[in-house]
Amino acid sequence: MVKIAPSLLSADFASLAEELKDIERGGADLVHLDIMDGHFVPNLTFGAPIIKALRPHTNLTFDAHLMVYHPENYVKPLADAGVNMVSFHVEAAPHADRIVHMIKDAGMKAGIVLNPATSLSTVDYLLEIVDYVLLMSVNPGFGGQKFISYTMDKVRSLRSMISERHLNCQIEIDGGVKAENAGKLAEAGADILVAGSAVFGKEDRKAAIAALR
Ligand SMILES: O=C(CO)[C@H](O)[C@H](O)COP(=O)(O)O
Ligand SMILES: [Fe+2]
Repeated sequence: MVKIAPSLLSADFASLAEELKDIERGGADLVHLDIMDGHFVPNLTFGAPIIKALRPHTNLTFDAHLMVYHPENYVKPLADAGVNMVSFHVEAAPHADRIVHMIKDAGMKAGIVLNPATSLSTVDYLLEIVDYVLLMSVNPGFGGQKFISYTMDKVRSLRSMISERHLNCQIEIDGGVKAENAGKLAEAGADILVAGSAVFGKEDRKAAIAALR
């Protein structure tokens, strides 16, 4: 069963608790939280204090996507804020193995993220230890961008790598996911579909989530 993870990046930042309740009622499986530091990506969003304040307002799984340098500094604050899954960019982390273990030791699921043009070979060894790989299908930093078409093949290739080695690693895809490409992405092997503008950009979030599903 493919999971739908609306990204809070496209929500109304003045009403985040209400927006969370709306997607929970609408049938979302997780909520995707884009944490940007204004350095790794040219944009700035929110961090652990805001996430902690939102935690009592929903039972949804909190899926944090770190677009930051020094992701290791964010692990404990995010665990304390009630985050369930944390992923960080391989491009931002020379000591990725250590950070994966830090995340797991803090009681969360650990994921590694690849920019669209980053080769799958960079996570070859990490596949043995991560719970999921997040493939970016847009260049990170902003919502509402167009899906980069070659990442469809990347999902397929990663699915083969995982199956051949009988690993238990999920694939999450993020950026430009719409009802029009969701089916193809699931067929290619994605387990979790992140969708920001395709959910929060619509008046009726329940219908938007149903269309993706
Ligand atoms: O990580 C992200 C951007 O860096 C977001 O999760 C992603 O862009 C979601 O937005 P949309 O579905 O509108 O493309
Ligand atoms: Fe994201």
